[in-house]
Amino acid sequence: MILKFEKYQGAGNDFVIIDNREGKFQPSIDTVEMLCDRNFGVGADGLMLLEKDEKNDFYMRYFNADGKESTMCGNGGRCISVFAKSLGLGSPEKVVFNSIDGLHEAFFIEEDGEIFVKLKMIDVKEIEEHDDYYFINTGSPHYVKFVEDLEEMDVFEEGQAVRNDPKFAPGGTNVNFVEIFDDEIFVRTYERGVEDETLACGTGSTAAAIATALFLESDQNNWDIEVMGGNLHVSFDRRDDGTFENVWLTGPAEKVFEGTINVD
Ligand SMILES: N[C@@H](CCC[C@H](N)C(=O)O)C(=O)O
Repeated sequence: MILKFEKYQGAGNDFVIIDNREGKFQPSIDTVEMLCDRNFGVGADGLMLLEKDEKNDFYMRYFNADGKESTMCGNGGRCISVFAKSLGLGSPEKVVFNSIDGLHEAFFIEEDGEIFVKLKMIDVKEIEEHDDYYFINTGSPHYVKFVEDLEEMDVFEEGQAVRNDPKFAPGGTNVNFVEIFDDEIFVRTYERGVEDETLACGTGSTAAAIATALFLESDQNNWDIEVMGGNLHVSFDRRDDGTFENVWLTGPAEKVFEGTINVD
């Protein structure tokens, strides 16, 4: 089968996206793995299928580069929103889509010819505070640890050890290391399912911003975040019961190229 695809990136987190509104493409693990392979395929951190949703503009299905369908991807959600806009879905200002963790709204902001997407994330209610790390579900599970000298850290080595720690089995976890600089943070993420450090992680940066507010016992609810592939922004409101609502992830999202590829 000849498959049409588009390739997008959001702060360097990159994705293959396919319009699957007709539901004809039901990929095997091997096919997803091949499409995401940087040598034998298109190359990406993940694959997304834009599918039909009865009540909303579309449904987002997300697969990691290891071929397995997974939980929410924040940067993927921002990228697929721009792809949906290019298909004429939603309104010029926004799209509303459903995904594994529920409904999301995405607003488009144009600045100097660049598109930024402000994506509403789920309310964050699952927050564990441990002695030296936080474990937070922002649509995907995230371990967050505060460190110094993050630039010099071996994120692959240390992230892989935490990701495979039996205490996070069987699902495993994404692993974020965070360094605080005054009112902004620097985040590096080892992603489960990619099994490597990625240049950015949206759900991870969201977890990192929330963990930072908790760690510093700060009222700051707007965080600029530096990641390896650029910059993201996270804002939220804190409820009295310690959970978080109105959680928004903002950052760039752009189409890089399109093409066709032969798949089984
Ligand atoms: N890159 C993502 C997270 C993708 C999902 C993750 N690898 C998992 O399986 O939990 C993001 O931007 O949120």
